[in-house]
Amino acid sequence: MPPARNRRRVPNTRPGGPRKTGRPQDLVRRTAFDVIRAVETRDAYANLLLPARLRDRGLTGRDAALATELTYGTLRGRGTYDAVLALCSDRELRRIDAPLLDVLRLGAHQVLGTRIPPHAAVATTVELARSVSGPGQAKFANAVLRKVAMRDMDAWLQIVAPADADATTRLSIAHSHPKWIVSAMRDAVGAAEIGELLAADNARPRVTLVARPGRATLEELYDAGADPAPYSPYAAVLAEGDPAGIDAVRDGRAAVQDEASQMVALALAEAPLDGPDARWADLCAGPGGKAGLLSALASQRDARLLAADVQPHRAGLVRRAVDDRTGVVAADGTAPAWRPASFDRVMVDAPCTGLGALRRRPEARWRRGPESVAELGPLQRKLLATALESVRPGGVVAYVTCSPHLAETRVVVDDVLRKRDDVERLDAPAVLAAIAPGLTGLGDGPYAQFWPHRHGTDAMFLALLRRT
Ligand SMILES: C[S@@+](CC[C@H](N)C(=O)[O-])C[C@H]1O[C@@H](n2cnc3c(N)ncnc32)[C@H](O)[C@@H]1O
Repeated sequence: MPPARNRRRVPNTRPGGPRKTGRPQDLVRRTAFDVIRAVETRDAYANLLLPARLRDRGLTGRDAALATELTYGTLRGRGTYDAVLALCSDRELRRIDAPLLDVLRLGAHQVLGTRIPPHAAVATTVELARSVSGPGQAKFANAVLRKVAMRDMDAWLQIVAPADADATTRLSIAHSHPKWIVSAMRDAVGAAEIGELLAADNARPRVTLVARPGRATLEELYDAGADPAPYSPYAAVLAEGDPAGIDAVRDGRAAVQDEASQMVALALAEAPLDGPDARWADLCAGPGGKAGLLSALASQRDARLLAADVQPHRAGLVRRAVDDRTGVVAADGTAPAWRPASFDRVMVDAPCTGLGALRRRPEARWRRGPESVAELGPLQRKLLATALESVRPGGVVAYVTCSPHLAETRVVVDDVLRKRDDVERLDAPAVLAAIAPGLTGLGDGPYAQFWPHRHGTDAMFLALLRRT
């Protein structure tokens, strides 16, 4: 979002539209609150915990949709809502008990970011405050939320993110992103598009499926209700419904996979190569998105993939995504058990901040600070250096991150290549456009950068590097 834009765009049928309040509604709000608290107190992931809570509590259909909207919307919009709440509370936010502050955020989201009538949003939130913090705090919550409800989101934004504020602060509050992320994203995408990019982070991503070649067909996915996707020849978009209900997904022949994630794997497989093309490796394979696709492609070409991940349980997830011809090992990609120059194609999908996938993980933006970029840098460089050692002369390495942060993308590649004179940068946008004619907006090369607001994908980065 920004919540205000979302609010204008949402049709009347949206979950949370006018409806009676009552016990199921209380359970919906309580569930959203419990998940938000778990995210806060024990670093839970909302996208994993919420489905389990919905199941436990028997919430389905509209109630499940509303609980999801309230949970995700509150977590995403926290930056904007805190700025509004700070003006409506006579107590500093840091002096409000953490559970009560989460109740207020949930209330602010309902008032400003949904079509729930403000009086119902306030009344139900005050009830929740009473059960969480007692009657005295419920009175306080009532006073704060009544002030919140005096303006709509557009009017509040003119106050908390005024046009004459400095650009980083304004964007940070209006689009609910920490300032360090706003700055990093602007460095990567440019000032002209930063607002669109941040807004795209707040929109619900579409569910993209991959039909693993040779194992499932797009027709199967279309028959199950999916629609064609714009870029990957193996992708389909599921507008509604549960992917787990599709046979091919249940069998592991198809899977949920972002389209940019498919495209970077395809680019590694299609990058021009002289000589043998039989041995492929994925050094950071868990949980197996790209390895699943690479494994299927390798089998079609009579090549073999070795997929590694340092975490044994993630290597276990890879096993489920690949076919029997693929080797899977729990191993440190920086300390290879194979000889140098063993492979023809190598994927390094490096651990990164994940700033390219903020659409999918509503709480992620508040979890990490800028220090995480510096912390990951040495590992990213080491993994890329190992990949270049592992590929034979003439072979190709794909360096990929699900982050557009320059310090995780081109700076890493440029640093590593500065120390060697045997690596050529391939034109990644051209390789991608050869797979998906009409795919543009990836940058001028040699590196390629996908963007949520341009491509409807995660912000995935790709460098294609050939050993000479
Ligand atoms: C961005 S994720 C990879 C996603 C995966 N390629 C996919 O498409 O599903 C990065 C992975 O690198 C793994 N990793 C971190 N350090 C590693 C190392 N030293 N060697 C191998 N894998 C490592 C993490 O456990 C994590 O699973």
